[in-house]
Amino acid sequence: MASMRSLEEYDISSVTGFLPAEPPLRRLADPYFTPWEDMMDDFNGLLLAGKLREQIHKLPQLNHKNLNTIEEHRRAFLILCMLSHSYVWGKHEEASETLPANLAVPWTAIADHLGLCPVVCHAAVVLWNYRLLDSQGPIDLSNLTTLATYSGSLDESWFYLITTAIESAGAKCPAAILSSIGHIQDGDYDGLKLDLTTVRDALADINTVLHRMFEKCDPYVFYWKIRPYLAGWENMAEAGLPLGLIYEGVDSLWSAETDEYADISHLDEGERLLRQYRRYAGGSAAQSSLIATFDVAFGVEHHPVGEKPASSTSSSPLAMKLNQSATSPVDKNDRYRHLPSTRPADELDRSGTSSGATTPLPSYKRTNRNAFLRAMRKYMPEKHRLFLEDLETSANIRPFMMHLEALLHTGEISDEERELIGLYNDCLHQLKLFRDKHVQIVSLYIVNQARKGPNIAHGGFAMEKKKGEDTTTSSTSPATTQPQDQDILNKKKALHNMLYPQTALETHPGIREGSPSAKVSSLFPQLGLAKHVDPKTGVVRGTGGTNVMPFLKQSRDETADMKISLEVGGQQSLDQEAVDSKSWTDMLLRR
Ligand code: HEM
Repeated sequence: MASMRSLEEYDISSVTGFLPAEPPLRRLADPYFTPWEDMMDDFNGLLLAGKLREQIHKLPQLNHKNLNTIEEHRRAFLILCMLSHSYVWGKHEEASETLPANLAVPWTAIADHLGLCPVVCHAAVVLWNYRLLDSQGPIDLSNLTTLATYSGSLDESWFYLITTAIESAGAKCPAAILSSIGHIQDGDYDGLKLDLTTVRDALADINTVLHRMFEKCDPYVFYWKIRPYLAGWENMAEAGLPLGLIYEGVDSLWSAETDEYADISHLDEGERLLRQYRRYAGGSAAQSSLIATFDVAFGVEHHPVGEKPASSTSSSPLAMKLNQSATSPVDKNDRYRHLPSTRPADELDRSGTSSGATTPLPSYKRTNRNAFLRAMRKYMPEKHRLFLEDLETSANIRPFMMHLEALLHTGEISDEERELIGLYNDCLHQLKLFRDKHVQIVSLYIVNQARKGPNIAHGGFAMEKKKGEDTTTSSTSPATTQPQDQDILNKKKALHNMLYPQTALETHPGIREGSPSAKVSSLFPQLGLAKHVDPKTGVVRGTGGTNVMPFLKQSRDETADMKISLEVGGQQSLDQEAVDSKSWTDMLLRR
């Protein structure tokens, strides 16, 4: 069994967990970075006044090499997440398909340094975006405020701070989990009981914090005013980013195979343009290393959506076999089942018409077969990702519990061992309660809001501005609608799409006339950009979010399924393999 390194080596604190040991920097002190900090001082105002893009064009291209410490890199990353996403999505402006070099170049370099992707992520807005009102006080909701928000609203601050407080409530868990690995190896049941109790109680605290989301984060404000800025540029055709975002000035000819940058002199203009596009998912707490740590530690297995283990109620995972026949056809717009390549140019590589890189997915050793959850690890800081990978190899809680389960069935289990199974089940139960509440939150904050639609009346001024304008080259409309109704419908849709491009109700290929993607589309028809998109699937993809529920419910059920029944005979037939295995290390090796 591989051994884990110390928590410090994974950039995890035994006191603050995945949160930094000291609160994040409030400003970059070096005057060289004054242009960025000055812009942050006026950030919400500039966005509101419609002047942010204009001011960003005037920014000098700062050299990331002038950043020294990790804290400075994190602050700079947060600043560039704020500026870049606001630049791309604007405030009641058409989305920009291009990120200028003065943001794209330093952002990409700093992301590389932190082992992240240049896109907003949980680490930026939750782990590195808080301040303590009383510097000597606790990291909890009574003492927290944010450093930056897109909307300037208290609702957005609360949304981030709930998640920061959750990270804080779970701060002791990484240490307790590492300690439990040692206690299992040493056969120290008292130590193990303490560790599991710490984790169970922390999970209960996490759930208490999660319940408070409703207090100060309004679902309407969240869905229509906050979430749009957290959107990335993957599956965003409807928002006008069919190929993703152009990172100007960033050489994207890196090859995963050779780990080198290729010579681009032989490429024509179109291919060079295509190579600058990148697609990244947006910010999501699915990128929380803390929640992923619980899954890995307790051996919760996540499967592709719709693919259920043969016996989903069995407490014996050894009995679980994948039921491939349960899989329905993959909807190409469903982010939970279909992940597009990060670099659209890779799609040409696969079709054999071009040479170059393919986008590597991090490799995972054991539990996580769900592509979306795996992909989320690309958006975690590198050292936290490494922690999860090492834990996947070292975690022995689940195999040990399966060993106890085998003893239970042969009648050789002690009371103390029963108690350990009970504590393990309690931890899983709390994690399942977390996912129960989370499903409710998503239903209220996303699914309901998407169904109801925006309160367009408040956007009336924008209707004036865009009257008669068609912002796209094509659109789909139900054939049965009368011409005058269709006109009203089209106006409402155009307005909606313009105000909230990331939540566009209308499905279309998103290629604007004269845009870079129009050029690429004509040069590379094999990319299939101009194809008609099924309106039914378009509405519910990504940000629209009805397809999110099966994914989240499955994730919750997969958590509950891991509980071990203490009732002998009260479960489905135990896998013979489990009974035969008296040694839990055997189970660990064969897991
Ligand atoms: C208003 C509050 C929230 C909303 C609307 C929300 C929404 C979502 C959505 C839509 C997903 C699916 C993945 C995606 O599309 O990004 C997701 C996944 C996830 N969210 Fe949240 N979320 C909220 C709060 C939180 C909080 C506070 C946490 C705590 C860390 C959290 C943890 C997770 C995790 C771990 C996943 C991955 C799925 C799983 O492990 O079961 N979410 N969330």
